[in-house]
Amino acid sequence: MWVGIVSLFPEMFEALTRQGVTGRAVDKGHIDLALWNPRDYATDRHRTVDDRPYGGGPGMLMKVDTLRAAIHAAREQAEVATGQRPRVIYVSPQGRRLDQRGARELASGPPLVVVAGRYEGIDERVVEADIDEEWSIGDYVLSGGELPAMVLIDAAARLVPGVLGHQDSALEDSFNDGLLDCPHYTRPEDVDGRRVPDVLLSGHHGAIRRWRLKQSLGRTWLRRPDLLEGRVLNDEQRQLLEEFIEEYAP
Ligand SMILES: CN(C)c1cccc(CNc2ccc(C(N)=O)cn2)c1
Repeated sequence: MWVGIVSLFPEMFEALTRQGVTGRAVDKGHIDLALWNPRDYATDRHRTVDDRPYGGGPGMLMKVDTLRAAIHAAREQAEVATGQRPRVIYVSPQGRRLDQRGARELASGPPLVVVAGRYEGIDERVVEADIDEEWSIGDYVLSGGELPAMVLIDAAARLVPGVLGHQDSALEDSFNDGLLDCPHYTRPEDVDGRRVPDVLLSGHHGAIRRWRLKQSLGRTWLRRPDLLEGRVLNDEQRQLLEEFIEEYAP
């Protein structure tokens, strides 16, 4: 997956390029991350990258010419590197809400250029002329688009084949089949008197699979019933959920 990033704080993205799953994926070439800084396109002595809003009001906007130069450079490189026209994404509170389905769409599509806004955002004409899609990671305002950009890139990158150790873990991830995750346990068997559920020590893989599915269904029913709306459960799932409800609320 090829991702270009337009940001005034490129060093923040070392959290992706030098750490963990995404860091390894970059090293192995499963993901290409390239950074473009609008400040590199400033021609004035002070290397200005912000500008005052027409109509007054608090705060600044990103300066149009330096931002556009960086977006165009990133888009150009995406086409050179992949032969495909990239999807230019702007992360903002006004965007489409990111969820696992959206992450799958981003992971399986064309190369991405992600624009991280600072200040109060960007000129609407840049959105119209250069941005293909606006995305949001949630209904809250952050001091910049870098963290949302990293969230979006991480969510998509881990779905790229080969990025996760055992591919099935991405497929089994909660939200992958639209359910919340089941509880997990590791050594020791006893933590302050709290024990590991016997079924997980039994070695009966069928029983373990059913227990995990039951827990996922039950947790989803308890914590996020909205995720079950409009979802058709198969016979096994319906029976397991009924058992869970019976045990939970007899
Ligand atoms: C209107 N405004 C303040 C603004 C406009 C654009 C970008 C930014 C940068 N901050 C961001 C970005 C995204 C998100 C998100 N929820 O995805 C939260 N904060 C702020």
